[in-house]
Order: sequence, then structure tokens, then C-alpha cells
Amino acid sequence: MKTLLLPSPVFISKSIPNIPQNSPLNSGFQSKLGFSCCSKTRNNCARLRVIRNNNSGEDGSVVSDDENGVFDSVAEFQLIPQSGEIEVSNSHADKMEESVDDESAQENLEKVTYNIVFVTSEASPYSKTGGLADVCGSLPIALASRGHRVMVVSPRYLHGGPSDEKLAGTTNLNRATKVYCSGGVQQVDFFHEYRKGVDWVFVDHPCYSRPGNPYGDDNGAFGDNQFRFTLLCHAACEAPLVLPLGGFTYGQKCLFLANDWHAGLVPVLLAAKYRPHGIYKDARSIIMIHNLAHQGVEPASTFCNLGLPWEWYGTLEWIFPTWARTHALDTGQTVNILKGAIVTADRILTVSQGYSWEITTPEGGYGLNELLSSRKFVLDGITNGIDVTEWDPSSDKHISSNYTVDDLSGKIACKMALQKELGLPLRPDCVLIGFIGRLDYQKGIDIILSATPALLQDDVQFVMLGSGERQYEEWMSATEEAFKNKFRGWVGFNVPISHKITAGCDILLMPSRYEPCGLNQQYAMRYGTIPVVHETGGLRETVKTFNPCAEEGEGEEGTGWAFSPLTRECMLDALRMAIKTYREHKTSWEGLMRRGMERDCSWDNATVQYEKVFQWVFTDPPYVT
Ligand SMILES: Nc1ncnc2c1ncn2[C@@H]1O[C@H](COP(=O)(O)OP(=O)(O)O[C@H]2O[C@H](CO)[C@@H](O)[C@H](O)[C@H]2O)[C@@H](O)[C@H]1O
Repeated sequence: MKTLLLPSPVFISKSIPNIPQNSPLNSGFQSKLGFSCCSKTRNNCARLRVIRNNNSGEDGSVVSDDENGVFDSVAEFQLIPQSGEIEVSNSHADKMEESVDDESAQENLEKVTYNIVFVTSEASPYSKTGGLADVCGSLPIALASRGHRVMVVSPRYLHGGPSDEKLAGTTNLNRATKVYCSGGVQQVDFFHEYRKGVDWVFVDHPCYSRPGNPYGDDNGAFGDNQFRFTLLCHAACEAPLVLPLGGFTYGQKCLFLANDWHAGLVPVLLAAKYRPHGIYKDARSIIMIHNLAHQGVEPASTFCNLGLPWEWYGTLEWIFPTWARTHALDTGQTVNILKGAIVTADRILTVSQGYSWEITTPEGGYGLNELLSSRKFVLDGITNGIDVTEWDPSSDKHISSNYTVDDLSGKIACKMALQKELGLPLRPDCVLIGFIGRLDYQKGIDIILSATPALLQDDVQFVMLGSGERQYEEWMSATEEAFKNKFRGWVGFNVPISHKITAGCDILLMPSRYEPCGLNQQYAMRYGTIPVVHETGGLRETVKTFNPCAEEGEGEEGTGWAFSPLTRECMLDALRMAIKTYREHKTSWEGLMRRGMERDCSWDNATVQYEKVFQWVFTDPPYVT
């Protein structure tokens, strides 16, 4: 993986259009906006642990230069234990005694840890509709395992079904808190579970209790989603101030990682609601963009529901061009929450390097490309890792047989079990192609639709799992009728089936039109299933096209096929090449499987890069003061 670009000169708020420099400190305002008074948190305000550093901490605080290299004390900061258990990091000191020359130990000695607050609309295993949940369910754990104090704040969805059981381990913290939005006071409760080193915090409010999924039901998206996620952002900003997790609040010096538009008000609130009152002056925020296509756009008249001072309207203002307006009276005036986040967050991160560039282009920028380009010096991309315990063919509970790279016999058993479960002919030698994902434009479903009749002329089997646009769901059912022995379409969202398809197929197809990172191709490779993908975004970075002429062991042989441009013909060519290799070049196929399975897809690489960005974000002053 390439290294990140070095940060460039700091942008100061003067350069941002629409952002008032000195929001007035209006005393009447304080009660109207309803932030929590947190002067008493001064002493707990950061759990910054600096171990053996010379003269100054990363944050500029003074640390002693202890020759013994055990914990140094940090002026201004109180050492605070992890929330769930009191962790004494002697391991770092021990390590130093054991091997002072060891480079990685040296790195640890200089390590600064942060108080990190993820804000997200979904986090696996508690709630999941896609890859955002996977990342917000596993990256926090990876960061916590590296010594950071990590909290994840998301809604406490209760759908009135078996999925509610996932919240059974949470307890009410009895810290009812009032926040001000939508023209009134809203009371939220916080539920909590400490699991795998992370504080999982769930915001409880009646608006999160309803059948469906986190965003909608059979009738479409919920009409009050702007309110529901505004509430999440307000509550998430209060959480580090008011929740004594493990006895201590996270305090004001924390780093907010706001994920996608649902959490996009967090950086705006820090700037507009808290900092004018001296709160969160030392906090920083990063907006993490998993999918720029969704921006949280609503009519301009809804601005008054966001709990922001009027003078911040320009920060969110978004005017659609004339051609994009829907009728003669449509003025195109809207509020765009993601835009607000982009112009107020301290840094911007996407989930692959390629995507961080794509979003600065007119093709990939969804109207925000110029704004993003103007902040390209603080824009980086870090390719997602995956949860290698949840997605592990040697221990996966969802699949019929476990297997490893050294013994692949279980994979054939998984293939036959899948064929049996789906009612396809039991044919271990017939190539089995799979697709898992939302049935929408992003995932290139229209290309699959146009290519399937030609693909199914060949002796192959093809299974699809997905839900989304009704026309595509109906097409899957119709295709199943037409090709009974070759095609199966499973409409719905089903995690166990997604594991079974990942393990049982030979090829995983991902013709995504754009793919910020993509996780399914990484899961597939880990399960010895060969990805055939459109060469875009994170797919380009993670799948290397097979090169039959490369020397074994030189690392150039590839892990799948990445095709371009995205056309029916190109996709069919790539699939046919893969099928031919499967049938006629067994040794090459096994090499492809082995390289995919042995590829490092854990979060280890990514977390080191995240830490670099954290360092940079605290080195620079806040972008908006
Ligand atoms: N019907 C179904 N049943 C069961 N499971 C299903 C399913 N449909 C999808 N899934 C699962 O949902 C996840 C989808 O993750 P992706 O990263 O492929 O795409 P998504 O577009 O949701 O995520 C966005 O965010 C992620 C995370 O940053 C980026 O990787 C990605 O490019 C970006 O579009 C996978 O775990 C997949 O198995």
C-alpha cells in the first residue's frame, strides 16, 4: 500500500466561504443550544498517554524525559484507565526491557494514544445494511487494541424483531440528556456495552424504535431521517462530556470520526455550538466518506430543525443547478449536511486512495468535487481492512465446512452445500459465480442484467444475493424461472447466506460503477474465491489482475481479474478468462486462491496509517475556531 501524502499547509477558517469567523458569544444562546457545562471535566479532559517521548508530547504538552522509559507524566493531562478495565500498559515498558533494539518496540515507545469517538448510523454486529457497519464494527476494535480509548456512538434501533436481541448486552447508563433540535427539547438516553476494548454507546429515543431497517421500510426511506441523524449528532457531541465510562468521561480533547452524512453535523456542531463557548477547543474532527453519493440533502427550510445558529446557514447551503430542479417553482435551495462536514471538519478521509482522488473529479464528485479539491491538502484515503475473525474460513460458523489454505477440501464441501441449499444441481466441477450486494446503480447491476443471458449460455452456475430496486429484484426472480438449473437469486439481506456464497463460489463478480473501497472482494479472496471486478476505486487497489506469464513467487501473479472499461463485453471477457483458467489451468487457479487467502487484509496496515492522520490532525490547529 502506498504511503499517505504528507499534509500541506494548514487551511485556516478565513479561507472557507460561508463560515463566520467569530460567532458571537451570546449568553442567551447557551441555554437555547443546550450544551452541557463541562468545566468539571477539565481534569479528565484527555487520556493522553505518552510513553517515553523526548521533551514534548505530540500535542505539545510537556513530558519528562525519563531515562528508564517507563510512563512519563504528562503535564496538564491526567492518565485515565480504559473504560472497561484498568489497563496498566506495563507491556510497553516490558517490551522495551526485552528488546531495546527492536524497531517496532521503539515505535511503541513513542506512541501517543487518543480518545476517539466514532459516530455512525450503523455498526456491526448491532446493526448492518452494508459496508459502513463492517468498518464501524471492526476498525474501532483494531484501534482500541493499539492502546487508544475508543467509543462508538450509534442509534439504539429497535425494530421489534429478532435483531433487537443484538442489543441484549447493553445497559442504560441512566444519563438522560437533553438536546435541542427540531424546535424543541429532545431527551435521549444512552445505553452501553464494553466489548472487545471498545465503549459501544447507543442513543435511545423513540424515533429509533420502528419496524424496518435503520433507514426505511417497505415504503421507502423514513421521512424523518434528517431529524433522526441530527439527534444522533447532538447526542454524540454530548457523550464524551457526560458519560462516565469506566468511571471517567472521554472529555473535551477527543477526536471525532464522523462517518458519512448521518454523522456529518458533528464537525459543524463543534464549530457552531460548542467552540464559541470555549468547549471542545482542543477536540478535532475527521469526516470519513464511505460513499459520496449520499449527502443528506433536504429543503433549505429544514435548516431550522438542525439546532444550529442562523448565521451558520451558509455552511450547509447548497443550491442545485437549474437543470437539476424538479419543477418551475423549485429554487434549488437545499441544506446539504455532508457539504457542511466537508467545510468544517479538520480533515477528510475516504476508504481508499483511489477514491480520495475520484471524489475530486467531476465524474466522481457528485457536485462536491470543487469543494473537495479546495481541501485536497487534508484529504487522504486509507484502504479498509476487514474483520479477520468474523471472516475466517477456518472458523466461520455460518459455513458447512471449515478450511484453510493448506487444506482446501472444505471449500468443495461448502460449494456443494450451497448448491444443495439453493436447489441447484450438485456439480462440484461446474464453475459457480456469485454476487452479493445492493441491487443498485453503484453496484453495476444493470451490466449484470444485460450480460446474464450470454453468460448463462456457458456451462456455469450463477447465484445472486441482494436487495434494492424492485425492478432488479423482479428480474432476479424472472431469471431464476428462466434458467432453473443455472441461476438463483436470493432477494433480501441475509448475513449467513452471504458467508455461504463467499465460501461456496469459485468466482465473485463485482462490476461496481464506482467502489469507494469494497469489502466483498476482500472477503472473497480470504475464502479462496476469485474476484472479477471493475477496475475502480478500492477494487483497483485490492485486486491485482492475474498474469499467467509472471514467475511464481515474484508477487506479480495476481489475485483475480480487474477489467476496464465497465461494459458488458469487457465484463464477459474477464469472466470467460477466469472460467477458462478455472477449467484448464488448475495449478494457476490454486495459485490465485492461495495468494488471495494469504494476502494481508487485516486492519494492521490501515490502523498505522490512521494513526499518522491522527497525529497530523492534532498537530494542526482546529480548522474552524
Ligand atoms: N443482501 C445482502 N445480504 C447480506 N449481506 C449483504 C447483502 N448485501 C451486502 N451485504 C454485505 O454488506 C457489505 C457491503 O459492503 P461493501 O463495502 O461491498 O459495500 P457498501 O456499498 O455497503 O459500503 C460502502 O462503504 C464501505 C465501507 O467503507 C466501502 O467498502 C464501500 O465501497 C462503500 O460503497 C458486505 O459485508 C456484504 O457482505
